[in-house]
Amino acid sequence: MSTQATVQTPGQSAERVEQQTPAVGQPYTRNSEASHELSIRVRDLNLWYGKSQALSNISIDLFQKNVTALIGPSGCGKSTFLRCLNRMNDLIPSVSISGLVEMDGRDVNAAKMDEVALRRRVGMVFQKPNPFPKSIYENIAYAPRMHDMVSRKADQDELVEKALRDSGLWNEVKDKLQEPGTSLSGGQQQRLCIARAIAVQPDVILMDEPTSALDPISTATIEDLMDKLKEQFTIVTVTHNMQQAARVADYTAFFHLGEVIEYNDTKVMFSTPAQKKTEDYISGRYG
Ligand SMILES: Nc1ncnc2c1ncn2[C@@H]1O[C@H](COP(=O)(O)OP(=O)(O)OP(=O)(O)O)[C@@H](O)[C@H]1O
Repeated sequence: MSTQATVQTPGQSAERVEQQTPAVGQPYTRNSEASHELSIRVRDLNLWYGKSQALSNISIDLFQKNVTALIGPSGCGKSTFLRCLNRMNDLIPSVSISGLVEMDGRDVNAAKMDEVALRRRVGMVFQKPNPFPKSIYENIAYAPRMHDMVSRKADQDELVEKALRDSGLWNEVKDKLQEPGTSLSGGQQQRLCIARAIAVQPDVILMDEPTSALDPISTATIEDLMDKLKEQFTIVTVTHNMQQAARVADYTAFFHLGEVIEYNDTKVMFSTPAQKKTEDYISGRYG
């Protein structure tokens, strides 16, 4: 068997992807007319928690200014993979990693990579909204100040307003910026966390089941927001909700037992999945 990485790269349209759908184990080739630029390049990525392997030989390209959804049954490695993109797994002592995660041509796991700078460029929003125990204003202003992005109060005010406007929260909070972030509703808190993530002007926002703790209306608001934010940011999101993946994601990667089984244009994956395992999963035969 070949030891070369199988690079999975989705096409751009149903017709093209159908034509290009390769045999199992063969790489997807990218539509040459595609306008999307590469954001993150992953090659032969393996991850172990102690002796237990959680990710196996993952080689995919993630594209700028798109939403990519990671789907798959519980425990298949979606969150682990997401955390590889900004080195959050470094915080877990038992973790060892091999392979390459490259952003703009730079190896994110290189010893000289500044993790703080990396996490500024690759922000993260978690399942449960986790505002700082500070005011709404400070939740946004803190990180840009720490990164020396703003010093003058007027610039800080402007940045806070922009982040809150871009996260669709400004009108709801503009008269109570000094109130605690935790005084907001769950859906508002999650938008505050998104505002906090975008305030440092990242390139990529990682979202780990960002709506699973929210009611349907707040979920719809966040999904609309993701659609707007992808004009400015690359979004990679984990979701258990297949309808959500179908609604928000341009591309979807289906994980199973630590491997990427299929990575495709979302519409293609949900209409004509290339792999039987994908079909079984999205049709609810297991999960
Ligand atoms: N901190 C950890 N230490 C040891 N094993 C872990 C740790 N985190 C995850 N794992 C294991 O790695 C595998 C992948 O877990 P991961 O959380 O990435 O899956 P997931 O697809 O995101 O699951 P879910 O959808 O349930 O959140 C699982 O077997 C899990 O038990």
